[in-house]
Amino acid sequence: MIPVDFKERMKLYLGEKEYDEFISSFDNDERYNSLRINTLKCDKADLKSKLLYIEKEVPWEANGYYYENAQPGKHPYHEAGLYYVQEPSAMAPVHFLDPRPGEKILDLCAAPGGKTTQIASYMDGEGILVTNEINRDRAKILSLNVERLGIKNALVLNEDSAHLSEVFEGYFEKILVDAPCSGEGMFRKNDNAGDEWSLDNVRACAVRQKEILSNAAKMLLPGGRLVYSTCTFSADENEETVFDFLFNNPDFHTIQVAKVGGIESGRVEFISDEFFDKYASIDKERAEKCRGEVSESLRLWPHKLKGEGHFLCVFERDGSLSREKNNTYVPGGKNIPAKPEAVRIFEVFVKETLAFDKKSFEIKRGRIFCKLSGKKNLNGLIYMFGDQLYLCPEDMPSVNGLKVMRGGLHLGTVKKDRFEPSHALALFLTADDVCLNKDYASDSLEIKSYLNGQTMKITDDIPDSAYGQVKKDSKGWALITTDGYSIGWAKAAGGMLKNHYPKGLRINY
Ligand SMILES: C[S@@+](CC[C@H](N)C(=O)[O-])C[C@H]1O[C@@H](n2cnc3c(N)ncnc32)[C@H](O)[C@@H]1O
Repeated sequence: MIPVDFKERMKLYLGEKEYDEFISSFDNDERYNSLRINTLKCDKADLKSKLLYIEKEVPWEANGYYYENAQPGKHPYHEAGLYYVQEPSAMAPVHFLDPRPGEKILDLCAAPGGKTTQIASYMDGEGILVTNEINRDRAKILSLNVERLGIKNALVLNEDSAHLSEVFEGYFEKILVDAPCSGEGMFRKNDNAGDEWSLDNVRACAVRQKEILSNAAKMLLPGGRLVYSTCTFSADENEETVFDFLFNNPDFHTIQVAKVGGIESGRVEFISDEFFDKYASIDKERAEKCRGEVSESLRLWPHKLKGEGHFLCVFERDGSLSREKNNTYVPGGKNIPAKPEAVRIFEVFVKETLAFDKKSFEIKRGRIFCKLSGKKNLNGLIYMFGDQLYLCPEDMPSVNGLKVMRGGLHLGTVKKDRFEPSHALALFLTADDVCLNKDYASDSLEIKSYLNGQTMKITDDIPDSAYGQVKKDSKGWALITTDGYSIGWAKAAGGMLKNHYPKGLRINY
């Protein structure tokens, strides 16, 4: 049910004519499904040729595609992390954040991880992505999505923004605040989304958004970019929040960006007189200036483009980015390398299991330099958390004192004198990066059995492919792939593949 108060407010905002267009978009049956191809795990053209159901590109996301009559979430490619099913307008904020390899980026309100995984694909494994979620259960989902999509350079945290702003003051070049909001943009997609809506909640969200934004501002470097977004329509949480932020942070300004695919300007006229007068009574000139800048914010309307609706604003902090300073400063210090015994056990695993450039390989004082035979590398610092080994960029902030869900690429577990690789490592690697590999076609019964946790027999009648290398007498860790894309581990011995697909992820097809 769409709340009556919501409808009345929207009529006041939009006027009769546009309101009719807006509200009719709630009645029509057209719902927009889209997915985003994960370029960390596959070649876009190659995967596109296999996803016969995908249609037009999402105008503001080069890797986003609309689809109909398909259930991509229920296909082995989903478990292999080849794409993320994401609502089309939700892909817009990252387009305007413009993430690049090598940057230090914060995604402050990140679960379940649509935008984090989008940012990561543009960073291409280079730089540091701190991704945070305040709610622990949701942070776990975020962490699983980071794992599924084969991301190696993310520090996944479960913190509140106030604590983060103390630790990471002036550290990031880019920050995304995809704020918790009243979710009016979900009303079309989900019939029950309106049940918890109230005007009081809209106002409470606006208060929380201002607090989160103010904490985010402290963490941005001068010259850095901050994108604020919501999936709601109320001006309280959008234009007025942007206005308040500009008024209270005079060292920030909005920037003009190209409006693609039917994206429109924010609606300055939605700012109520009562709201404006409160600020004008403090400083009229500044209030006028802020109101002018709000027009640079952006709206995605469900009656104007193919998406459920979003709001966003791109801010910059005055000044210019000083990369040198940023490169040397590591909040909380650096992580401590793992003990030599643990590193040695991992080294044995690498040499037995992975395919890499032996000439340039080096592992010394907890640092590894390992150019894999595919396009990726395992370069960085190896550190230990309990009995778990992780690989992180050399300058990833220390995990000490933070509630960490995942600190870089989880390599696996050190068990006495042997190493057990993690699921995250399997999803990061490609078939080219390992000595032993078994491929199952994505439409085969075998891949279903594997994802269901069953032990696999190595027989000649298992459909083989160019990637299949496991033989009856093979021994050791084998990367399981589906149509050539990594999906998990198995251990070969005695003509069998012992299943190491994680118990919690197993699927009963
Ligand atoms: C709109 S959702 C984020 C969606 C996510 N960016 C994505 O693309 O998948 C907002 C998230 O902010 C979280 N949140 C709520 N209060 C927060 C706070 N004070 N600090 C950080 N995150 C918060 C919510 O739990 C929720 O998961």
